[in-house]
Order: sequence, then structure tokens, then C-alpha cells
Amino acid sequence: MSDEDTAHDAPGRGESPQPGALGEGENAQHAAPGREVAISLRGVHREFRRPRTSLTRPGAVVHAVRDVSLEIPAGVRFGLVGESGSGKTTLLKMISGLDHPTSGEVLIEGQPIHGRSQRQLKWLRRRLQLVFQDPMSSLDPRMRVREIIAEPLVAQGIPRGSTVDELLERVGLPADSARRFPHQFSGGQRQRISVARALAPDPHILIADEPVSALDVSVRAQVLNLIDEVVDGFDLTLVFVSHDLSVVRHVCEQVAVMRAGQIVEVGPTEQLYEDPQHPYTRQLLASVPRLGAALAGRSAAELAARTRAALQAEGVGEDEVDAVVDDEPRPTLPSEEDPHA
Ligand SMILES: Nc1ncnc2c1ncn2[C@@H]1O[C@H](COP(=O)(O)OP(=O)(O)OP(=O)(O)O)[C@@H](O)[C@H]1O
Repeated sequence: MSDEDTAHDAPGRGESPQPGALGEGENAQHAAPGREVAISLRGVHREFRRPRTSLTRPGAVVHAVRDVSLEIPAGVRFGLVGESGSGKTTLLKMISGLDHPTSGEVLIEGQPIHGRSQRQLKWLRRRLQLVFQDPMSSLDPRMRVREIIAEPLVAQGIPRGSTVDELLERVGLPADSARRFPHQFSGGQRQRISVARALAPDPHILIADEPVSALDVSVRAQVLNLIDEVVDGFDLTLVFVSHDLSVVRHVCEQVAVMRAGQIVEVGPTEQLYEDPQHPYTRQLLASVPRLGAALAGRSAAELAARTRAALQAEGVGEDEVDAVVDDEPRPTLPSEEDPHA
């Protein structure tokens, strides 16, 4: 595909899917008329069974996501936070059609996406694109940037919304980047290429899974600002996953907190950060050295002690308090060097 053959045949914002897309046949009368709700999760549950060879609890059932119901309005920047193993990636995979729920339903723009044909899932790929944590492993090192951006769309027969040159310009890379290979770029630039590729089919929804975690601290802010810009410029709904609460606060206007497969608290970001209601959210915030200290002018250890005391005063049982209050700040939550502080 050349840069000139820009395609504009994707349905416009708020239009119904094209024939052959989700919404055809028996579901057509239920198609959402607009983009009011971008993503709906209805009682979504995902179980895995550990392999018999697993060293820990072989053969045991893991409830990675447990009965999650959620609606993400169109145009919102939605953050998903939680510690490692809380189920964030499993949830994202189900939203993206890369995995299926054991029970429950995922709808994108009103259309159920599971149990669908590949042809119908092509519709989903046009609506929803992903940016992953590690751009080096998600970009084919043998391909030039022009091919990287255009090739997946050609392979799947998905028309592009913009030309490669336009996309490179939008993500702040020079036009001659198109001729180069991924290894000729810095980590931050490679993530810009990933963003350009994600924007190529003119999606409505961008899923970003820890998009800056693998980057040097010095370039994180630039990539976050880029995501900010393209979400505005392309009128996107953003689902942004991170274990780094300060990054989510910077980017997202709504946030959900996941713990052990469940969403324990969801709400407007500032409200949730300033006045967390769930003990686990308090613990997460108290575990963030810089953010916690900024919130209360205290050290993380002091904040954890205060959380413990507050929970005990509320009559929360000792076991539950122990489960959510770790008096030692977790070193992985979040980066000590928050460029946005
Ligand atoms: N394919 C799988 N088979 C078995 N268990 C799995 C599988 N995928 C995920 N799990 C388990 O499901 C739980 C949730 O994992 P998930 O990767 O979704 O968490 P996460 O919050 O994204 O963690 P991280 O931040 O480390 O990526 C974990 O206990 C994990 O071991």
C-alpha cells in the first residue's frame, strides 16, 4: 500500500457498522445508535486452570477476573490500576477480543464481540487498537517503519484512516523515519511508531497496556503527552492500564482499582485519589511514596500506619486490615522518579 491510497471508507463516528461487521443479522436491531458507551462489561468472569506441571497449586482454578461489570463512556480516558496479578491484562485482552470470558459479555459500541467470525472481528480491529508495554518486542525488527504502519492493515484488508507520512508527523517523527528500521530509533521513538501504527485505521478506542513502563524515565513524560495529544486529536476513548498510580492520575479522568480479579472502586480520578473509599485503594495510595506523601505531607510508612488505624477505627477485621495494609512501601509502586510530580 502506498502512502497515497489513503482510505476513508471506515464508518464515521457514531455510524452503524458496515455490512459484514458486528451488528449484522440478528444483532442488527440491537446495534448502538451512537458512541455513548464505548465499552460495556457485563458480569465478565475469566478462569484459568493451572497446568498440572505448575510448581504452585498444580491443576488449581485461578479466577483471574471475577464478575466485572463496567461501562466506559465514549471519549473518556479511563485508567485501570492494580498490583501485579490483579487481572488487568486479562481484562484488557477480553476487551480487545484477544481472549474470551468464561462467562459474561463484552460489548464494544454496543456490539457483543465474543463468539464472532474472523470477518466480524475485523470490524473490531478497526474500532479498537492497542499499544503495548515494550515497543521493541511489538515491532517487527525486519520491517521498515512504513511497512510496520501499513502492513497489518493490508494483511487484514483494513483501510487506513491516514497516510503513513501524516501519522509520522502526528506522532512527532520526521518523514524519513518511514525508510528506517525499529532498531534505528530510541525507546521513546519506537513507542511513537507503535502509536502511529495504532492510529492507522482511525480507531475509536485506544488500549494502552503499561505504555511507558519500559521506557526511560526521561522520555516517559513525552510519550504520555503524545498519548494525551492523540486522544484529543483523534477523539479517542482511552483505556490506560498501569501499576503506576501517579501516571494514571496524570492521564486519566476516570479510574478503576482492581484487586484479585475484581474492581473494588471506580470513579472520577481526582475524587478517588483525594478521597478513596475502599481500604485497598487507600492502601495503594499509601504505598506510593511520592504521591502518598504529597497527599498528606507524610511518609508512606506514616500513611500506611494512618490507614491501618483508620480501618481499625471503622471496625474492619484484623485479617482484612492485614490483607490490605502493607506497612512496607512496595518498591514497584510506582516509579520513584515521577516526571510529572
Ligand atoms: N493463561 C493463563 N493461565 C493461567 N493463569 C493465568 C493466565 N493468564 C493469567 N493468569 C493468572 O491470572 C491472574 C491475573 O493475571 P493478569 O496477568 O491478568 O494480572 P495483571 O494485573 O495484568 O498483572 P501484571 O501487572 O503483572 O501484568 C494471575 O494470577 C495470573 O497468574
